[in-house]
Amino acid sequence: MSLALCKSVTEILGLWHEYRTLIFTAIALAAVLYKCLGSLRTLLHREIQSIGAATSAQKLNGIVVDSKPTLKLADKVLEYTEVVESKLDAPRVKAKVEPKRVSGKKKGSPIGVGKSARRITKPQNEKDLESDIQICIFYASLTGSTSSYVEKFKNDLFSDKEGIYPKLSIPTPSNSLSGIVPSRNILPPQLFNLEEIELDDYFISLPAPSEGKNVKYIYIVVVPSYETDSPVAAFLDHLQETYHDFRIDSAPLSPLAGFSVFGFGDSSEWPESEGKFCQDAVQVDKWLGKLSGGRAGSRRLSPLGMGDMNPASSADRQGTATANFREWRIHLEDSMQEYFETGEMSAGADLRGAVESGDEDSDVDVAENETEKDMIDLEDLGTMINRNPTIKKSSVPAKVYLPVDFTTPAGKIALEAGEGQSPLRKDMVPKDSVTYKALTKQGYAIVGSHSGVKICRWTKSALRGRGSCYKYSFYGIRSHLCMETTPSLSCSNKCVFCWRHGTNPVGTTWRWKVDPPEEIFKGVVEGHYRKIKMMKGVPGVRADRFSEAFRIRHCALSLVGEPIFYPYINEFLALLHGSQISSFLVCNAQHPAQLRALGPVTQLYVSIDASNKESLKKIDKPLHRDFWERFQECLDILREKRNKQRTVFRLTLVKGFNLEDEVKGYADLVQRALPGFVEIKGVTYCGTSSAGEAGLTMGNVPFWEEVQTFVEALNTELNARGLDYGMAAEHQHSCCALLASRRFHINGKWHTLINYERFFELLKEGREFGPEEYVGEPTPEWANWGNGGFNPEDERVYRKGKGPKKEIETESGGCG
Ligand SMILES: Cc1cc2nc3c(=O)[nH]c(=O)nc-3n(C[C@H](O)[C@H](O)[C@H](O)COP(=O)(O)O)c2cc1C
Ligand code: SF4
Repeated sequence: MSLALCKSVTEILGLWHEYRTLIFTAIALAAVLYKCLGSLRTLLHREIQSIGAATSAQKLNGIVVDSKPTLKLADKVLEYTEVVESKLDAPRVKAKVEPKRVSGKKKGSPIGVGKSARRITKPQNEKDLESDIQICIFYASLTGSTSSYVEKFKNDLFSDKEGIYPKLSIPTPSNSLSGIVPSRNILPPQLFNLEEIELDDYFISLPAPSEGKNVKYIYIVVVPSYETDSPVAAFLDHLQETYHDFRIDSAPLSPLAGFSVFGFGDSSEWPESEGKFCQDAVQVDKWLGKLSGGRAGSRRLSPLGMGDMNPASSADRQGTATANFREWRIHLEDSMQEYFETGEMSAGADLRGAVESGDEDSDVDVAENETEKDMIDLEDLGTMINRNPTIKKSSVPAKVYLPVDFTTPAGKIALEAGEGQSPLRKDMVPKDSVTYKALTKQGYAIVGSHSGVKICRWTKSALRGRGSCYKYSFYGIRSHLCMETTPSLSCSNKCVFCWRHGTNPVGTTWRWKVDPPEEIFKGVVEGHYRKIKMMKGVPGVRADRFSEAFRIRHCALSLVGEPIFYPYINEFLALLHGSQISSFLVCNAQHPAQLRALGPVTQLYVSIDASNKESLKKIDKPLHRDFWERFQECLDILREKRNKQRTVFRLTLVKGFNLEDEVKGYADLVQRALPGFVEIKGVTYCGTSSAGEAGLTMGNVPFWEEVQTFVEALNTELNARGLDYGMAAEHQHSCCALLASRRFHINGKWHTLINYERFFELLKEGREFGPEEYVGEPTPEWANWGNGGFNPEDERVYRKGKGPKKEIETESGGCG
């Protein structure tokens, strides 16, 4: 038995040894065959998918869009045409696990898949483009108007005719279908009634997408305002509590791709001047800003929009609101498009959160913010130093003057190289120079080799509905429509109170390359708009003013430097006027030849920094040895021009330098030039080293009462001499007053405003004309002497916790 067993084992072993190679080969073959079958199956699957996709794909504006995918990628489908009142059913990161009230037809929709998801080809080398995008629209409505807007909005967003999806214009690389370029989905927008969702699920942290999906959210919140209790109040409480809850991350909404808020309200009964118009939307915008990053960089995609249901503002009640809504929507879609294309928020991201609310109420807080600091005007810096004695002078950059060339003769330098433009001429502000760095750090955009543009703090203030500069009160210039620029960054003075901090080049003659006026014009306009665009994420910026700001109406040629120094200033002015942009040109009374040759400007200023030679030398530190003669010649030229254009003296009062005992001296100068207007403002202390050297301290800044006394004294002196001037207007806010010739006192009222349209018409007529021909409406009563000069329509900002009595004073004067 055992022998037989041994025999059969030996036989089996023999068989194994004989066939083992065959067996191994068969096993290996089977394995290879199995693998091949698997690959073939995958291949076939892909082929079917691509056929399906190709048949359903539509090309809209260069974007490949899956309109009706034949192969569903998910078993759950979201109907985007209905108002979705469902919650996202995926597990959340931090949300309380509580049942939610759900109404409506819920079909379930894991984020990241949906039958209507649109596919957008992904631009290469961009970050943050791996994720899909989900737009969530939150709203509340008591009487139904908000809900009707948002429902239409949601459907429009996705529609081919009006929506943002078809508008996307990302270049479609030819290889997008081959799978080489990955794609992302823009998911159908979802609409949520704030009353019907669990707020924790969306506003303590973001909904978690379904497994394996990466989703970026855009939150759009549209709410009415109710002075009484309303669902929005509960929502606001929630946002506020979340922010203050120490257990929750202080910026739980920072993973948002972005947010934007629109409010409906009625300004007839809840006026803006009382801070009531759209008050709830303002608060929602503020808290979302904080929760999404605050100072570190909130995710605001576009400025807060406000729709006015005021029946008086339009024939039909909703006319204005609809226009407001459309305007806001355009900016929002613009920003979303930018985000979709680049995966990033626009250049404005740097500024986002610069002045997060709460902080927004205090300019001092603004100054504390590093990001905003670079954007603050030098004028502001003066004010901040003025207001805050703890800011040391040493924080101000040291002066960096370029060498002065006294030998090169002045003259009109040809633009074409070889035609007088010496190849040896250098850039006035070379890109690698200290001057360039200093100016760009201060917020200037340097255009070409010698021009600059920046937006002033008043433009920013007006964008936020907080008042324009004194030029609005005196001349009707709305600050958010105003561009501040200069075609010459160089100047021939080194004034002690100059807020340029000595960073601009100085010289007595033009010795640099000359850029053509067309290039400068194009460059400064583009630079201005770029800077306006950067304001879109700043809290409080109003959508309507933001839109308007993209049509410059006024140009203040009064930034750093001396504009009439530029050899082609007249050509540059013609370009401004040709684009219906008014010109306010300020010169320093040191270039009589250029002043004489100057063509028409809307308003021509001469800076009068002192009333006598000694004072002028001490204050302006002019480079010209014959500065006093030049100054006086300029006054004579101004007198000649007074019947051809509006001429203005700009007096800057410096206590201890040019204020006391100089009334008679100033009256002499007025008598000599007979300007149409005399603007008088208190100096702003800017703390430069040159100011320090001249012994200028904050004690030299006059109080408003001192400015008032001076204005009255000068007015009395002028009238005593038989000169027909009067006290026309004031802007206490910037410590500025206006004396005007009685040529502008018509029918018992001051008419200091300008009819800009008429000015352009007169220019077109091509004949000589006088300033009386483009006089505007009467000066508003609130701006008249003694009435303060604050536009009642603007929001008044008070220092935090100090109440209405301690109004924040901003820098005096603004430009010029
Ligand atoms: C009792 C009441 C209080 C209101 N309070 C404000 C308010 O404080 N600020 C504002 O701008 N509008 C206010 N409004 C106007 C509403 O916000 C406006 O009519 C809005 O369009 C209503 O939106 P809804 O129809 O979606 O509820 C108020 C309206 C009512 C009836
Ligand atoms: S301060 Fe000057 S630049 Fe600024 S808005 Fe007023 S006029 Fe324009």
